[in-house]
Amino acid sequence: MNQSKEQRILDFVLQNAVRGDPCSVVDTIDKYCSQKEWAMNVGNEKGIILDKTVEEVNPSVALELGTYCGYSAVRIAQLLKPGARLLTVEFNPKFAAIAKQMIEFAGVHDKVKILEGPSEEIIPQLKKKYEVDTLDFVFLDHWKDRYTPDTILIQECNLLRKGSVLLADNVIVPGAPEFLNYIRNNPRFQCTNYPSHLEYMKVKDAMEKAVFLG
Ligand SMILES: Nc1ncc2ncn(CCCCCNC(=O)c3cc(-c4ccc(F)cc4)cc(O)c3O)c2n1
Ligand SMILES: [Mg+2]
Repeated sequence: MNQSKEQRILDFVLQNAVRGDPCSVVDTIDKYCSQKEWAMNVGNEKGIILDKTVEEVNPSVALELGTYCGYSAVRIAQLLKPGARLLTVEFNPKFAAIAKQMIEFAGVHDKVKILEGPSEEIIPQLKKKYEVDTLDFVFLDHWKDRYTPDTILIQECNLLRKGSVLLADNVIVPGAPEFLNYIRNNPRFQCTNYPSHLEYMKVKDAMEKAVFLG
């Protein structure tokens, strides 16, 4: 049966990256997706913005919505301090299986837990089932029309604390106009826009950071 693009990306990593070296996994995915097949990883330009935000926050508990092949999960996990953890949500079982292998190959599996299912189901389970008190960092990279309802749901589930940081990918392309409107007009968030480019393309994109003020 013919392979999926995501399986081809994983195979390229397994054959060309260094096992246990997260940087080599990230660089190898970027090499494949810039030279052979475009894929919706956050990429290196926006990835640097992600890295800087994670380093600034230095989260003990981080949540990612939209795992895909695990590219940003590997980027985030390699920056986490000992004992810190990343929970990453993916509802497509095929993508979750690819990401699991990608994360294990990179050697960051002891810091990452993949939660399979839709964000709207998983978020309300975080406190009781996944023993989360509050989230220090949230990376939104899933359905763009879920950014707003899930940000509201995260607040309703009392998962944010003063200083929690949300970082949203793709606020220009594909775009999340409703989210930008919601978050920038919400007095409980302090927002910053980071202009960048769509992964592996010259197209303009941006990330939006929102700090919860409590
Ligand atoms: N509710 C829920 N819960 C959990 C979930 N897990 C996965 N999903 C579904 C997420 C489906 C993928 C989301 N990501 C994107 O759509 C995306 C697209 C582009 C892009 C595409 C074509 C272009 F021409 C230009 C840009 C670029 C990006 O960087 C993107 O991140 C979930 N949903
Ligand atoms: Mg994205």
